[in-house]
Amino acid sequence: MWITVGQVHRNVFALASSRSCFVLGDHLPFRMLSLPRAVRFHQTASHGTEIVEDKSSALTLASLEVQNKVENGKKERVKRTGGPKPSSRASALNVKPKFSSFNAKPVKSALPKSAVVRKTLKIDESLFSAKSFEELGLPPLLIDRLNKEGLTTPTEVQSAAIPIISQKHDAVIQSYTGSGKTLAYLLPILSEIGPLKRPTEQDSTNKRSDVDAVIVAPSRELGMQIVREVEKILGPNDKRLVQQLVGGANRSRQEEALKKNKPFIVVGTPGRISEISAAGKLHTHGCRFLVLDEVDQLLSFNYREDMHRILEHVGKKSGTSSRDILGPLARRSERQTILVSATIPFSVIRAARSWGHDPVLVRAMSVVPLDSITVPRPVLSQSGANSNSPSNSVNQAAVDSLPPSLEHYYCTSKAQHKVDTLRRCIHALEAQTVIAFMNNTKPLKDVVFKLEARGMKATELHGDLGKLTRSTVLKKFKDGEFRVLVTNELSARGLDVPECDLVINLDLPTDSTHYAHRAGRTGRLGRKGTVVTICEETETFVVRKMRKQLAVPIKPCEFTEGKLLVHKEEDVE
Ligand SMILES: Nc1ncnc2c1ncn2[C@@H]1O[C@H](COP(=O)(O)OP(=O)(O)OP(=O)(O)O)[C@@H](O)[C@H]1O
Repeated sequence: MWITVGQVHRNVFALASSRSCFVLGDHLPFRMLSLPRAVRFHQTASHGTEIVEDKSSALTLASLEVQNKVENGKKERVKRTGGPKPSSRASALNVKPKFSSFNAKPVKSALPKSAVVRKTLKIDESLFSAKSFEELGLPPLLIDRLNKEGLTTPTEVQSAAIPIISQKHDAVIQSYTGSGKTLAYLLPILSEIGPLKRPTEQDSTNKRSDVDAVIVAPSRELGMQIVREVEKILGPNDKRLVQQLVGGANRSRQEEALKKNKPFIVVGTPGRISEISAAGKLHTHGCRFLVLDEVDQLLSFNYREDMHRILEHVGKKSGTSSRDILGPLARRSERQTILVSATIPFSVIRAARSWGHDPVLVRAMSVVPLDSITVPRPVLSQSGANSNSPSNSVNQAAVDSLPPSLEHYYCTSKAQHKVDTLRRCIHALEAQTVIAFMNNTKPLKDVVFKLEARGMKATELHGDLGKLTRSTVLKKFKDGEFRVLVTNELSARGLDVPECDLVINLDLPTDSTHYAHRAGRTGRLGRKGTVVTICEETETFVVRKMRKQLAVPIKPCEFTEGKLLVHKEEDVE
């Protein structure tokens, strides 16, 4: 199969608009290394390059994907990465995005036009047509465990990522929310380390004192969710071999568990991992895998110091120091670095290139060497932004993160009536598992109180609650004890509640990236999902702006007499 990847160049990635990312693209401890890189794909892979004129005004990350189309001013979103293949539940749902009445214009780049590189990659067809995990070459013990958990068919992003990671490439994995990115990196890692791995000759001689894999996540909830995913695969007898190192939990107990259980894999938040590592209780120098899940958030300013330590120490071979001429390179070559998010901004591409060897961008149905992507340097004006800078360009990263199976609406309401509107919306849509987002912590309680007063089971979740309370709340919500989870940005990323059928924005998200991550809590793995933004009349222009940036139809609506009434589309500039 030949995949032509056109227009890969300068505007492959519109920078996620968040304050976070470009700050670190060229900072942190990592500088661009000019390494000779021979990019290898499958055994059969090869690629050629030709310079072509840029004739398109809408060059986007989406243009990397063979299936995406931009036609006649309408962006038709086709079914992308998706859940498991035809046999599976996801495709059984037969979700078809309905865009016909929507008048969105194609996403335009704010960047100057220039020549682009057209790359043609020849990729082993089997990469994308795996119908089972066996075909991806996973070891038998691991496949047994997957079967026991009812996991038989890889999602598309898993089919693409597993062989690439198994070939020891550093990788950036980008695919929309709920498409199975966690197993896309866990499975190739568990094929190489731990009790389910492929047997090797060194097995009997290896005395392990360091952990083999470190997985970093920005929130305790996400960290714990990944731990549960690893535990599920390892099975009851071996689940002690994964250790959570999340903040808010008892640190000495975590340190004791490290000593006693000698886990081969740790999952945690940046602060706690670097704290325990600095105390000499976590040995990661011999570590083979470093995963940064929700990497664009982890590279934000907030985590700078902790991430610096983690990136410096994980996989640092003993005997090398940062003063060695090849120090940084030697260290990097010891570990495989895997960066994961639904939203991959320029800064992540820059970072991945500077840390990785042969790094590639893996998306469902496409694998692209990072070397082939030209990323503009961050430009900062006095005001912190420049109209030509990537930070000001349309947020294509957010566009690519939205599952195609979502329906988007907005309705207006006075601030004091929002909770009533929320209730009417839930009834009209007959939603059973609802996540309602607000921007601050304080008003959450009030909303819960009002909902409960009207007989709707609701609970709040935010960072001021203790770790135990947070996990109890989440468990009860997942178990269906509460119909509505009222929460803030804490829950916007990574949280996997497959049953969630409705996401509500009670406050407007700060930008399209935040909209996309919130929205991604529903419509997981090909399921249907609805996103409703409840805003004040004066805020509707913000919704229209996001609609334009995201190129999705966010339709105006109202909820009356227990029904959803969709208004006629107004013209969208
Ligand atoms: N091959 C598979 N077959 C069936 N279910 C799967 C498969 N892979 C993943 N899942 C399930 O799909 C759900 C979504 O997976 P996951 O949380 O990894 O998505 P994600 O892409 O990381 O989402 P986000 O970007 O929101 O973090 C999870 O419940 C997971 O257990």
